[in-house]
Amino acid sequence: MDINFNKNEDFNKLQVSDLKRKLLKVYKGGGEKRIEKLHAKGKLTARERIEYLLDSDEKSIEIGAFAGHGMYEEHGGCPSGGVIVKIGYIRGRQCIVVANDATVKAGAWFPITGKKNLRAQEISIENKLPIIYLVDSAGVYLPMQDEIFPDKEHFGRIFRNNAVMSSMGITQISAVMGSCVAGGAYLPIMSDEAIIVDKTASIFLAGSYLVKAAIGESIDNETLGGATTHSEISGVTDYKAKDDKDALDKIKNIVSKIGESSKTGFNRIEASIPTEKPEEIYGILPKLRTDQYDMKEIIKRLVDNSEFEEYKEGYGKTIICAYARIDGWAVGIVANQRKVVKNAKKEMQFGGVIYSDSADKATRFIANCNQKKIPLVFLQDVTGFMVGSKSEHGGIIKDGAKMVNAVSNSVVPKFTVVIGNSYGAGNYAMCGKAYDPRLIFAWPSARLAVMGGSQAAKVLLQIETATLKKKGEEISEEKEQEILKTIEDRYDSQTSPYYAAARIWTDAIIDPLNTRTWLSMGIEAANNAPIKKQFNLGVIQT
Ligand SMILES: CC(C)=CC(=O)SCCNC(=O)CCNC(=O)[C@H](O)C(C)(C)COP(=O)(O)OP(=O)(O)OC[C@H]1O[C@@H](n2cnc3c(N)ncnc32)[C@H](O)[C@@H]1OP(=O)(O)O
Repeated sequence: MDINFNKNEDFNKLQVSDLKRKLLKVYKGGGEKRIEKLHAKGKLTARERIEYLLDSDEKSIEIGAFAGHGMYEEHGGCPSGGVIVKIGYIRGRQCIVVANDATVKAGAWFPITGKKNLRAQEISIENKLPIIYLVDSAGVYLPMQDEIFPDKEHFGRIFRNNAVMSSMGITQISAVMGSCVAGGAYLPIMSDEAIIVDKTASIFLAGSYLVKAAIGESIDNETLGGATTHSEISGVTDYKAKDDKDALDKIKNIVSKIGESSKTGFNRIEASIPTEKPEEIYGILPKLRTDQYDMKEIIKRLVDNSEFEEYKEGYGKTIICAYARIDGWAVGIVANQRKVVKNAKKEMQFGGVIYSDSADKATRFIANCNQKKIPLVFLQDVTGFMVGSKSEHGGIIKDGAKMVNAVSNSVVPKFTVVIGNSYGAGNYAMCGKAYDPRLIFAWPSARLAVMGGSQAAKVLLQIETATLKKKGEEISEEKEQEILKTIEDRYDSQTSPYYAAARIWTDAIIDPLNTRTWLSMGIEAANNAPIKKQFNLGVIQT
């Protein structure tokens, strides 16, 4: 056992407690007062609605709980991006649920709300998962309309997706569960079927104030677009529910009758738990991101029976490639080894760094997994590709490019777990967000940035010093320290996993002990969407 095991364990457990504390705060959404206001109207909160809808809230995973974390403070904040997204089961059917949080500015859409809704639709599209929208939204958050209204990744894209998803045969069901105005009004009606709750829900393109201002008509919101109006006069909605629970029961009934779709056919056998204790991950994972550890010890605590078959074990050792099972599913693991290793020439290779041989091995392994229809799991703790003349002359760029090519063109689903560092092009080659992982989630120990804080500070300082030199000026020692500190501090706050999760660069920050559940549910989702494309690497440098 590592001499630091106990210290690491204490530290990592504290990190997980801090995560849970932060989550409890996030779960309060816009705060107790607003929750009470909803309850007084006879409405449930977004989280209560989801809890009632899912067979078991415990068997669910939440996407983007930290979306908007620490952002828009000048507007009062936007916990969970004002919309709750969970993957779970309704009457045994895996679905994705999207529920506006009316306690956050009446469910109005901030820019991050748009990004999160698009991510939820992307997950639904990629996995052919039925999607349920519990709509309670005031439409665009008007003070920030320029950042959410017209662009391709903005609000309009949601309705375009509603239409495209429908044509793809993906089930979309909506319940109108509050005041749904303008942008909030299109989405439910572009779904296959829409339920509306009597008295507490309404839906219209423009509310009574705007109608009065625009055309001088005086009308109350209920007559303009309440449940009776839309169920009996306009025909806009399909079912009238007496309250929130009745609406959610109606969704359960609809979902229970959806027919089976064809499966991808990923290999699965009966699951076994790891024989090495998963809790020991806390003691194995070092406190400092610069410290070494053996990633194989982590893998043993994630896979069934703690068994894995290593591919090219003796070659390209800074990346571990292995076949294993997670909750019975066959997977191909690509993981950064975080301890120093030696190559065949007995040369030392740094842990967490991608060398030509490791990139070459990973490329071939990824191709194998594609050939055999085996989902890929990336375990990231990567500081980047090896630099320096030896590496450059050895062609690291072309070997790295080969790996990036294989990751990009993979047709099997990819899942990324950010365990530790996720720096530079290492983030890309190890299937960062830009490489379409079906799910990407981080442990509290994750750090994501183009490079580490102290490295970035040193590089920027050299650039600044060179610029001043060209002008015939010199930088004082004091100024130098000041610049270094400012840059390091900024980078340190930006590399935090919470900064990344706030911007949906990752889907979640999770307790490492939940990793198997996330991967298993992710593969189960992916098993719904048969692979239609051929694996083709295009032009690749050998
Ligand atoms: C995409 C397209 C094509 C267009 C659009 O979406 S344009 C957006 C149009 N939306 C509206 O005009 C809705 C305006 N809001 C309302 O009419 C009402 O807020 C309501 C009927 C939706 C809900 O009323 P409720 O009494 O339940 O809640 P409020 O107290 O009115 O609001 C709570 C809180 O949210 C702020 N709020 C509400 N809507 C918006 C919005 N669209 N943009 C920015 N802020 C909004 C409201 O000011 C209040 O804030 P405070 O708690 O800070 O006072």
